[in-house]
Amino acid sequence: MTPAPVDTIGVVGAGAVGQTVAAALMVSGMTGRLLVASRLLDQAVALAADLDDMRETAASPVRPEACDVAGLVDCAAVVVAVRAAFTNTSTGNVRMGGAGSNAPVIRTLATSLRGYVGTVLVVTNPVDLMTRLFAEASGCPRVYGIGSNLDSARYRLTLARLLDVPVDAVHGHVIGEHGDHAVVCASTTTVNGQPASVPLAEVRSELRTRPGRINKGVGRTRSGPAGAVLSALRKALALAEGTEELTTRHGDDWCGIPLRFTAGQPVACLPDLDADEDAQLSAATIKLRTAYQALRLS
Ligand SMILES: NC(=O)c1ccc[n+]([C@@H]2O[C@H](COP(=O)([O-])OP(=O)(O)OC[C@H]3O[C@@H](n4cnc5c(N)ncnc54)[C@H](O)[C@@H]3O)[C@@H](O)[C@H]2O)c1
Repeated sequence: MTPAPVDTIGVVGAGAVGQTVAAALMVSGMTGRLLVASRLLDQAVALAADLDDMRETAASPVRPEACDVAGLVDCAAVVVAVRAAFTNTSTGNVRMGGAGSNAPVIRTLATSLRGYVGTVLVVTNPVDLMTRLFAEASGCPRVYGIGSNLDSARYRLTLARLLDVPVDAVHGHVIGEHGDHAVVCASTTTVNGQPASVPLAEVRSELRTRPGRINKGVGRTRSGPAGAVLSALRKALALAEGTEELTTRHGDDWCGIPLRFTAGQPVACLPDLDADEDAQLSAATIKLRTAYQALRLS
């Protein structure tokens, strides 16, 4: 049997997203070993047992194991998909509703993983804030947030449907906040290599309402985020080259920016923005900076 390209990948959080990421990794052929950790060791043990069943039923070569967070230090990458127990009553800025509850969990995890040199992909919302918090509290050098790449995938799907073209004909990015201040880079979007006429109101409406519809129908968004995690892992672990819109440091701020990965190394490649998009990106970064400063003082 050909060895997997990556020795070990870790997932923290055994909930909807963590389970889906783990199941996708089991069949991806990307890693030889999959470590799972969660709030309680029992949860991680249960998930590892379920994944072990999948190993047998799907003839997967991946070996799942439960561990505590300290056991993740030798992983090539760690996916952080934790969520504190809280009731989100926000109707606008929904993802921001988790900031106060999730921040202490992220701080604790980051402290436990200080000195870790692999790739960390943060999924926990509000992801732009939680990614920055994890990076600054841990000092880890390669911390990225998942969200703008999922928004960009949803944008391409939506535009393809609205313009009645194949999705792979559409190229365009969503950057800024993974949230209400997402910036649709319409001015540089192309269809079949030609500038596209983007019905922005419809696109924005779909990006705003789609996660809520998924949540309402199946409880939690999980498959889309899991796909976005796997796509980012492939680029960050040098298994594929290409661009992912990820939360990263951008000047003095952190927000979703396209990163071009070559041999696992990212280079920011912000598209040209028109005046409106530039103003929207500034508004997004100011919003995130203000919210982050408030979080740090809390
Ligand atoms: N960035 C994105 O694109 C995106 C998409 C979907 C969901 N999310 C976010 O991902 C997070 C996880 O979502 P979910 O639906 O899987 O939540 P969930 O409630 O189903 O699962 C959360 C898991 O985290 C675990 N956990 C809680 N505290 C922990 C701790 N201290 N240490 C380790 N594990 C801990 C829980 O036990 C649970 O297994 C949420 O913040 C959600 O908003 C982000």
